[in-house]
Amino acid sequence: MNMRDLSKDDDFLSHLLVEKLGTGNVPLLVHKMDSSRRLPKLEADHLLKIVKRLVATKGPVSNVIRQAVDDLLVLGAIRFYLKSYTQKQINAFATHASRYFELYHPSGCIEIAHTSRYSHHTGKSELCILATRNLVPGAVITELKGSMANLTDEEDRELKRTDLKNSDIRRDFSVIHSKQMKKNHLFLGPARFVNHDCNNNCELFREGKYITFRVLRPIAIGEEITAHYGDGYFGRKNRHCLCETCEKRGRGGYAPDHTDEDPPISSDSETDSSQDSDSDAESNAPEKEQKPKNLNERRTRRGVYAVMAEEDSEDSDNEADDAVLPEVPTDIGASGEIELAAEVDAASDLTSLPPSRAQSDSAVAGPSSLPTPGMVSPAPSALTSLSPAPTARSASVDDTPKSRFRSTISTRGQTTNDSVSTEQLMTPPLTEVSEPAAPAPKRMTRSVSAHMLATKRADKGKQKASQPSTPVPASGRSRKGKEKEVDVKKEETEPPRTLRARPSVPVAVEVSKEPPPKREIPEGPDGKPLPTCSTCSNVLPVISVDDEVVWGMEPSNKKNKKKQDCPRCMRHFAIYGQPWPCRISADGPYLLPTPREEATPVESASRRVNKKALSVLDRKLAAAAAAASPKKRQREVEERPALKRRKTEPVLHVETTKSQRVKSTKAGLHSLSAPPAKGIRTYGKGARKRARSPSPIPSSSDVEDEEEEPEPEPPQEEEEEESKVEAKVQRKKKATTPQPTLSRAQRAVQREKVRSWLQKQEKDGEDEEKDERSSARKRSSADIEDLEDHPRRKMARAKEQQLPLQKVLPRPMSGFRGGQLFSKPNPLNYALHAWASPVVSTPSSSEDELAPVTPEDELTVDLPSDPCGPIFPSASIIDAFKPSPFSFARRRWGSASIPSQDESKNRAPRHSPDPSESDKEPPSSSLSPDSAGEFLPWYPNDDTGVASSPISSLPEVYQGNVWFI
Ligand SMILES: C[S@@+](CC[C@H](N)C(=O)[O-])C[C@H]1O[C@@H](n2cnc3c(N)ncnc32)[C@H](O)[C@@H]1O
Repeated sequence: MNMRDLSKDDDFLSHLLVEKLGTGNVPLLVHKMDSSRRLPKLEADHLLKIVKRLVATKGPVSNVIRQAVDDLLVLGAIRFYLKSYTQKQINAFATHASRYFELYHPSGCIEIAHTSRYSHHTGKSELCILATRNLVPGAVITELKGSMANLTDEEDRELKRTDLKNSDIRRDFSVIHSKQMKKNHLFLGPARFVNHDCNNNCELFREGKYITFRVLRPIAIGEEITAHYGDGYFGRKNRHCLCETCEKRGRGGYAPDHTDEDPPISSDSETDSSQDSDSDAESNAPEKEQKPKNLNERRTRRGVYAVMAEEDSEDSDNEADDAVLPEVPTDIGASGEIELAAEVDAASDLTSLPPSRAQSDSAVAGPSSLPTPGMVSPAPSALTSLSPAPTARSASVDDTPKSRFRSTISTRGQTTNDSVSTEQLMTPPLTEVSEPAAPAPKRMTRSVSAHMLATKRADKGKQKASQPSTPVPASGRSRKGKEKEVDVKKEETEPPRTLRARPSVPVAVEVSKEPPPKREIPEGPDGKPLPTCSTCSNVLPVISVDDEVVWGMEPSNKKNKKKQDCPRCMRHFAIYGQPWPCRISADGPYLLPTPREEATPVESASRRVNKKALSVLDRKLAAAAAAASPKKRQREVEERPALKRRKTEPVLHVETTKSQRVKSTKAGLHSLSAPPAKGIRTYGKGARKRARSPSPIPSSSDVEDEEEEPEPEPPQEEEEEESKVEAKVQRKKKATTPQPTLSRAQRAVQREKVRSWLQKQEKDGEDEEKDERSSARKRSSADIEDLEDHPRRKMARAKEQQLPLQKVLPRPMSGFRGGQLFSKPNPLNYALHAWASPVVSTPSSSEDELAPVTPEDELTVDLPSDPCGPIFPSASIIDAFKPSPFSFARRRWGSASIPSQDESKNRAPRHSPDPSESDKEPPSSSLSPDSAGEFLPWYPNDDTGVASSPISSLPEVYQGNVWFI
């Protein structure tokens, strides 16, 4: 994959799958590679639905993620984006999208959140990765992945330049250096949100084809995941580093003599060139000159993010060139190049083991074993014995003073609900001794970052309030202290552990039901309590963009003391429907929304809607219509139990085919059980006979009954009918009891009866189907009349009359309404809804309506000629211009195929919201067919991520169906 594509894709995907998800009006701003790039206009609701579906779907993670990617790919904006892409590029895009989706899977253990740690330096909140479970050393955070792209020398130089005001490329990125290739690679995706800490708790790690992260020491829920970028990333000896460790130690950006501006960046860069092997004078010179502050630019990067081991770089070369899988297989040293040699050698012991084996007996398995509250974090000794020297440097040697440290910076990860994490770390079920959670220390009352930001604003005359601009932690945190406690506990109580294999995904966390111990309310500098999040109890953060506070500084309204959640908890709840950090419901594995309501077009297309199903729907409609008569309703109330039975049982009839019935007959009459029910008018003659019967085949006695009963039954004898039905139910019950063995002659007689019964049934069924079709049609038109007074429908009708003159698109829907179609099974209703307020494609449409040109705009659709296909097989592109409800419904259920390229070319794009884009990317190349003119599925071709997509499960984007516009 090339750098341009990766940065473009990452800007696009991070906008959709990070910024737009569940944040409401609180921005979760991702720093873009190119902030001037146009971002897709897409309703956040669509994305949230996809993610919620991902959360709710059971099954192998890879399938769930693939489904989510497929769902994403059918969205119009995405298709527009991909229209000029080759298949290879689409694959890379889909793979990159899967990285982001993985973050949201309920089995995951991390999330993206805000951090204000660097706000005073960069003027805005940044992002970080937080643990949502307790993590143990050796665990591999498999869902924290990145995609890599080769950097050409020129691109590399460009990336280092800081004088490019409106350049395509900015300096915020992660770069991994390959020692062997002497080249840097751009590293984007969720992994790039991992911040640096001089005492990092994770390291970059190679697992198979991935670069991901391995936990170096116990990480508590809410704690930030950090890596080590190298010793010269933030200036010489990381003098500008703003990590928590530096804060604790009074180093880096927190050194007493530290100045933000001095020494000049160039001097750092010179010395730092040892870190960034490809640093050169070209990159340093412009840095010197850099004066105008560009907030889209990081002012902290000096080197590369990590250095790739030599032995792996060859692989990386190959794969980095491979657009399908941009990841570079490598063991990455967690620190800079200088330390790398030792680090890689030493690490080899560790990395040669699969992650699950990297655990000693005393260490619980990787992410899988994380985090159940019952687990005790392994002792550092275990970690030390596994970790190589340099890793151990960062992992286990905490040379900070033993006293509890309280961060003055309110990185959210550092402001975890300590009580929860402590509790979970400290209360293994297997232990005998259960120490109470350490009381939370009183928090800091003022944040340095808040102070600095506030000062900045004051300078600009914008300072609004004395409230700290950055929230302070709800409780202090001492990782060291915590570790110590855990270790002691482990020594005392930990039972012998058995080694277990590490499943690919972490197990679910049981959330402690005990309420966390009461904590002290943090106070501001003025001694007043600070506002805290009602879910996680952390101090509400202050989120700033471009030196402006955009959230968290609302004047505290004493009267209106309603509970307030922090943005993280709000976002979490929006996605999972659970309070942070739970991702799954306490009642069951996942929250399952009504599948029908949540169904996407992909799913609906795969659902079989055939003649039979529609006739069932028609029958249900008939039933509903009949039930609407007052007399019926009265009866319904009186005879509720009977109706209840009727409601469920007839379905069996639908499922049974003639051949099945015959088979059953052959299987032996002794298995014949209940008679076909009669007398249920609402289901029609044939249906009535079968409705009560779990088996369509009547028992011998039923057949006799059948003959005795007059056929058809007069409608006025309804009451009689009902009592007959009751009697039949009784008989059915009897029939299910074993029948006495019959003689051969008796069986022959019965067979004959059954045969004639079947024939009769068939005939009845056909008649009935005809009748019902015509009556359903009548009903449907009656329905329309009934709805006439509905304003929306009125409008729809009015518009429909003009339709031949204009091209009309279906009304954008916030989700698939197939569920309604199923539960209120009237295709007309559905179609009416969809066409209710059609978007007329005139130039006066709003920007959102000016939908991007989606591939199907250039499509003509082949008409399937298979007469045995779906009931509405002949979907035609003309439907799009003649939007009759039936056409739409037909189109909805039909399948469309890919147009020939010639046809595509002949069609002019409908809209072009971005003229430059359309200039550059002619629509004719949309969807990048392969040489054979077919469309290939995207193949992430990785083993832990998303499996290859079979051609049958192609997302609709490849098939040209149009459900979201
Ligand atoms: C790879 S990105 C990490 C994610 C980043 N926070 C974001 O929001 O995109 C690296 C950038 O994060 C910030 N950063 C991470 N760790 C830092 C540290 N220890 N000190 C100062 N800035 C840091 C710097 O702005 C740096 O350029």
